[in-house]
Amino acid sequence: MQFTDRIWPKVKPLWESYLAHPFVKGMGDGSLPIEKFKHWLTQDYVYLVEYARLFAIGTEKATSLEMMQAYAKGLDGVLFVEMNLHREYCASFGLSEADLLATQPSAVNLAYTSYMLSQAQAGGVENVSAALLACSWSYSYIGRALAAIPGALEGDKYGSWIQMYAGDDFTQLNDDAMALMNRIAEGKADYELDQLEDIVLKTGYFEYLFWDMCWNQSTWPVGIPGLN
Ligand SMILES: Cc1ncc(CO)c(N)n1
Repeated sequence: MQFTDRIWPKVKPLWESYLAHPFVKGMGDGSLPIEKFKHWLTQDYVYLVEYARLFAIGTEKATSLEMMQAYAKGLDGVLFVEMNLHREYCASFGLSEADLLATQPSAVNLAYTSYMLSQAQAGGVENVSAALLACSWSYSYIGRALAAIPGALEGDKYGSWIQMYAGDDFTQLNDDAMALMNRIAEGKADYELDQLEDIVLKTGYFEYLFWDMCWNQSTWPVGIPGLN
């Protein structure tokens, strides 16, 4: 059985929980307040800088040229396809790239990227691919689910977001990430697969926390006036 089929019964309810989250629902019906979306946009930009590093780590740890090419392609996709969407949205809000890069990562954002990077550094390519899988898989799932809502793709606020994550380029990026994970996991013992599943599920839980953090527009909710 392929790794992604083995874990599917565990990730499906998790992916579905994002679709039920008010942030994601609000993008689907266009009702999401723009201030909350801006919080996602700025937090996600600095998230993607760290996420891109995973592909760079994978490129370095690759055990074949083909694998090296697959990670390098993913790195290019994040830096130049996905981040272009953010840059375009920002321009439409009058925000510059410098504004985006000046964003301080929230507690959840920093915890999430730190966890992914430490798992990727601590193991071989199997850890790298497990750590990056939930991101592309869940966004692809969300993009395609929202695209099926009548009128959502044409929405003037979030239509281009949905077009990007439901589109061919991102679908390919995710298909490649899933195929690579499956190839790497082939022939591994159950206890190793369980460890990899744990990484995918934990990053999946962080995905939920990330949507929640954006919905609440929270940064560091530690009770000090001026921080939230
Ligand atoms: C938090 C987060 N997860 C996944 C993706 C998709 O790459 C993204 N842009 N942001």
